Amino acid sequence: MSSRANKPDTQADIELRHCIASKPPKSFIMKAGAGSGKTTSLIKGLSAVIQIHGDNLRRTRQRVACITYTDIAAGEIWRDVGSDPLVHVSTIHSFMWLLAKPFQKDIRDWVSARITEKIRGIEEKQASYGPRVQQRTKDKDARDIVRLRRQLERISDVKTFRYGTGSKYGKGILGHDDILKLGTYLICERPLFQTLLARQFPFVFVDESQDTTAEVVDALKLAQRDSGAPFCLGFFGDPMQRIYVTGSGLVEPESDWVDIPKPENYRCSLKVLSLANAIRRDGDDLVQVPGKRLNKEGIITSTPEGSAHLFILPADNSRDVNLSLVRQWMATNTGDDLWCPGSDDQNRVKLLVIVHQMAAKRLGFGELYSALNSKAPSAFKDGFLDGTAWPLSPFMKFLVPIAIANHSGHQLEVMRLLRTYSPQLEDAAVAAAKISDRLKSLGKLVASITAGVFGESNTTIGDLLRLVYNTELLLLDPRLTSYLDPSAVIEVQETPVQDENDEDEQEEDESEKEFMAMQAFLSCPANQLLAYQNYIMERSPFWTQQGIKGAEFERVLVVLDDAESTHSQFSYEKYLRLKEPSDRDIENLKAGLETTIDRTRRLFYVSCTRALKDLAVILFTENPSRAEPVLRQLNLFESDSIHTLSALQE
Ligand SMILES: Nc1ncnc2c1ncn2[C@@H]1O[C@H](COP(=O)(O)OP(=O)(O)OP(=O)(O)O)[C@@H](O)[C@H]1O
Repeated sequence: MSSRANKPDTQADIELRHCIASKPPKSFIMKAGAGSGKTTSLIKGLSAVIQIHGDNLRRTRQRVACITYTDIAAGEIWRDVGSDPLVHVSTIHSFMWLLAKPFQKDIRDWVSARITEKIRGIEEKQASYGPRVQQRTKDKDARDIVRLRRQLERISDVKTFRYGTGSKYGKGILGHDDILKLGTYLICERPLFQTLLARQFPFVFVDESQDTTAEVVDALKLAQRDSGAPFCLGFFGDPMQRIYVTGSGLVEPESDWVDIPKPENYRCSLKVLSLANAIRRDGDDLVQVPGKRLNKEGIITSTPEGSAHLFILPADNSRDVNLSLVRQWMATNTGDDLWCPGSDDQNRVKLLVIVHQMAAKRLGFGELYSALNSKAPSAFKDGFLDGTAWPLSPFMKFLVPIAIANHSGHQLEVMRLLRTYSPQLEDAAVAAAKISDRLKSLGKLVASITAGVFGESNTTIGDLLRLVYNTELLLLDPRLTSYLDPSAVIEVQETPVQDENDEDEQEEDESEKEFMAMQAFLSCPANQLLAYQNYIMERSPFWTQQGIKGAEFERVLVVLDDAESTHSQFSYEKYLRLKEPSDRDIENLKAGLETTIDRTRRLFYVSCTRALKDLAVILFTENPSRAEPVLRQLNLFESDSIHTLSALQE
């Protein structure tokens, strides 16, 4: 078993084991801060289930389910429990599909109802078109209705429904969103389904519960209460680390559940932990204490002192120079030369930043940024920060990775991606064609994609998508295909690049915004995707959530820069009280809803708590001398750890 499972037991681990060993087992929540070892406890919990109930589970052909946020996390946890077949680790989508798959008749009924609901939605929209709705939006809606009606007619011909990357109802394929809707519907509306869930999986543990949707949390709670079979449900999460708007945040325990606290922090140095506690002070006031650390010989070692510095610097075109100066300063003052830039820079300092217009231009994806930010619907802006916006997702998961693999000659990885995502390599498709011809044509396709992504041809994003669509290399999201339909005339226009404050902006027709954004997106040079993906994987604070579990780094540099930012979700200046809250923030605050400030605090918390030892935060702001006293008053950073430009020039 892994090193995580072998960590010394904490009080929380002991309580968790009690819950699992109780007769019947007790459901629980474990709410704990960053670096508290939630994932470690989860793995220990899974091991405890195997140890205590393994024989019984094997006999009754039952398993324990562990739901994670990403496939990457699922893989890591699965390895951590020694790849034990009693444990089923997967994302919520795969889990829901595993349960729903045998209910083909219910799925068919649900899909028909879903298409009808979509048609009705568009019809209602058509009935209330205002004078500002443009003809092209009307045309697109009309086309969508025709397509949906056609799909509705074909439903009766579908033999079996399956789970794919994007929904294609007429072919019996359901995408991510539909799987979640279907799964929660079946749990809530079909009592038999609840019983089946509890009988197959008498233990279900949910990791990162703060980012699990409220609908899923409620459905699982309902099954736990009403299934009539013993069912132990456990949620592991931290509301302060919720970064997705759809996340449930804090999961409230039911009255007979156990609330397991876990106050330790095993990750951060003392100074970083003190900042983390200060950030939470005006959030939910959870306080962490340094956990007892043992060295290899099992002897208690002290938590490193570390450092947490704030640099308040001008938001001007000397940003890059000043960023280097901060790194030099950190190297000198922490005695750690790895703070200095070097050829292996990615391994030295973890730089976390929400990119803005100017930075995107410098990094080589300025047009892509404009397309999905300036005047774009807010779903695009938010999904741009972590690569999950629906226009981007085929590129993030398949097209860019396959181009990179092909470009670097990793043919095994090319094949793995094709097998995972392409309907062209599914059994039925392969049986219908001569395999050597199929592989040859796939090879050509992959070469064209690679040339496009690497800027070796004058390809646009639209060209790539149309290639994929016409050759059925990948199943695309229907929202995307409706822009690739040959009858959809996309005229290329200049996209306005000026910034705007979404919150204060007049309500504009969302479809029109989407249309404009898609138009600009499809005409972007395809090679900008490579630069963008690089940013997402290396510098985006969101990737720490999407990527490896418990991402942690020795040296972390967090850059706060609201300049030219087009998303209304986050504002460091508002969070740090350098800018007044908007009317919308005040309204939300009064209504007890979350504000930009709450969201920004959480993002700041997640970013800072990645640091194992030393942390530098740079705030680029218009007027550093006005900002300095405000920041000192906030008592987030220690007074002698707050610096201005003069410190760098000494
Ligand atoms: N009981 C323990 N004793 C010593 N070290 C531990 C213990 N539990 C966890 N750790 C270490 O603490 C660090 C954080 O653990 P883990 O990733 O499980 O925390 P987490 O709460 O899931 O983190 P986050 O929510 O911030 O991503 C890891 O380096 C892990 O090895």
